[in-house]
Amino acid sequence: MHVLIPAVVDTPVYPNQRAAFSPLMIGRMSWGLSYRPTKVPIFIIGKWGLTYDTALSALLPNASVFSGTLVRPGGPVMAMLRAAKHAMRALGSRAPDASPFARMLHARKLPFWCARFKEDFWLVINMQASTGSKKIVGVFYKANEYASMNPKFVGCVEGSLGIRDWLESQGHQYIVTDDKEGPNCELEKHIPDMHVLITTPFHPAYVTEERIKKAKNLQLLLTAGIGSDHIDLKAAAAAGLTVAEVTGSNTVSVAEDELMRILILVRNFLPGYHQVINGDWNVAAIAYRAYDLEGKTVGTVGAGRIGKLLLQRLKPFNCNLLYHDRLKMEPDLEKEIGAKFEEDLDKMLPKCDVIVINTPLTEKTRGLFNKERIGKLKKGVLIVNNARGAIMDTQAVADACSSGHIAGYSGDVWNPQPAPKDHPWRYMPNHAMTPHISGTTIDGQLRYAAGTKDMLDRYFKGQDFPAQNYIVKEGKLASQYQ
Ligand SMILES: NC(=O)C1=CN([C@@H]2O[C@H](COP(=O)(O)OP(=O)(O)OC[C@H]3O[C@@H](n4cnc5c(N)ncnc54)[C@H](O)[C@@H]3O)[C@@H](O)[C@H]2O)C=CC1
Repeated sequence: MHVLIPAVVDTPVYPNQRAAFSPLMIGRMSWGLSYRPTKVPIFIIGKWGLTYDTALSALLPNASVFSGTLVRPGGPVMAMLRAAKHAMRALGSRAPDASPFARMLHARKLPFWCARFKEDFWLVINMQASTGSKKIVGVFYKANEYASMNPKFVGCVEGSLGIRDWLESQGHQYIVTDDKEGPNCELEKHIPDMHVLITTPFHPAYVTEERIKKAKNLQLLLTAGIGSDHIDLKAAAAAGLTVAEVTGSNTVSVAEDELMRILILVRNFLPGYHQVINGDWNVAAIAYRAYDLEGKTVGTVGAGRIGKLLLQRLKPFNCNLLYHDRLKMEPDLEKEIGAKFEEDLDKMLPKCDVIVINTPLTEKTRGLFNKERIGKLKKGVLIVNNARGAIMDTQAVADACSSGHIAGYSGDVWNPQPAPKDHPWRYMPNHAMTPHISGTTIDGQLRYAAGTKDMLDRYFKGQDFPAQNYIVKEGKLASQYQ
């Protein structure tokens, strides 16, 4: 006697689904039979992931676990029954006549079914309305030997935002890679049939119009972090895609990092550090252009979430704080922060000893700091840019650093990313550049992983996302991208 327990796993919305399909539950059901089967083949439709399969095998030592994506998602009921029949035949058992069940299942009358069928066939199905199994692709940076060094390190390929088990337990397919460029890359293989693409600005999957055209099943583009300029937003809007990011997830991470970069530049810290590791000792070489931050004029271009927090963090340093934005802050907030609004960017910039960039990359901000604008800045200005590399004219920045017009440039954003070996910013003097790291602290990762999971959950349930997360919704771009 064989007992077959097929489980449909692409019905993600039922709250106690996890319990319903837990190994324990399945174990109880087979144990609860009037006879104790010597061999319990368990047939799982959909990919439940290795952990789950292993758990099942351990619980039912005599079981043969058939799993993997044996049926294409989308038609769970009939596909399951077909696959079940096939498995029964393969086991030498009589294939049950599934049609009465199929009719009942299609009628979708019961929220949950667990029934014995023709003595030797157990059917377990969650009858909640299903959104169907989705193919979700994640593009993240690879952590290699660092992956196992911190269990909270979820932002990498290996960590996969910590959502693999959750997604697979609901029958979704989750492909994760760092291989994102060129016609033969791993990402390209999945573009034609993926439903959701998750990527981070740290290792962005560039979503061009051409890729969007190829992505026939694509519905949702999620940025695990902030900044969705790696996506052709107009093409996404035209294709009816939703683009959303985890707004606010790494505001603190970036504002703190900017404060650090301001201090590193103002104090001329890096040459001193290099002296030490090179065995040198030359106080003068640092001191001739090291300053206090106190009393300096610091201006932020963009005072949204990050810009405002930076201004708040800067307040105790007793600087002269300026900000330029599309929008003026509420008077109370402005007063509390102690920053002055500058409507005209070109009037603010020449006043600044330190300029920090905090706008998104949009059509209006691309190349904003070109040769001409940089030429009008104070000689010896310091610039911090954690916003986006393409807001700067790359060569104009490199030239101004070489001439000393810009006395220091620091940031973590480049164009493109990863930055090629010959990117001029690697070689210009007076820079304090890093790879794109500021928003991907462990704390930031945990926040953007949780925010991504929340949006996926809402997507599966057909619910709206938090309004501030939308970059493209129903064919419309968020206002600052228009
Ligand atoms: N390096 C990193 O790890 C990270 C970088 N970022 C970058 O920082 C940017 C800002 O992030 P948030 O402050 O969270 O965004 P936000 O949306 O809260 O703030 C952006 C501000 O820029 C202003 N703005 C937009 N276009 C403008 C224009 N043309 N002229 C003047 N002001 C304009 C907006 O009015 C808004 O106040 C992101 O878009 C992203 O590019 C964000 C997070 C992490």
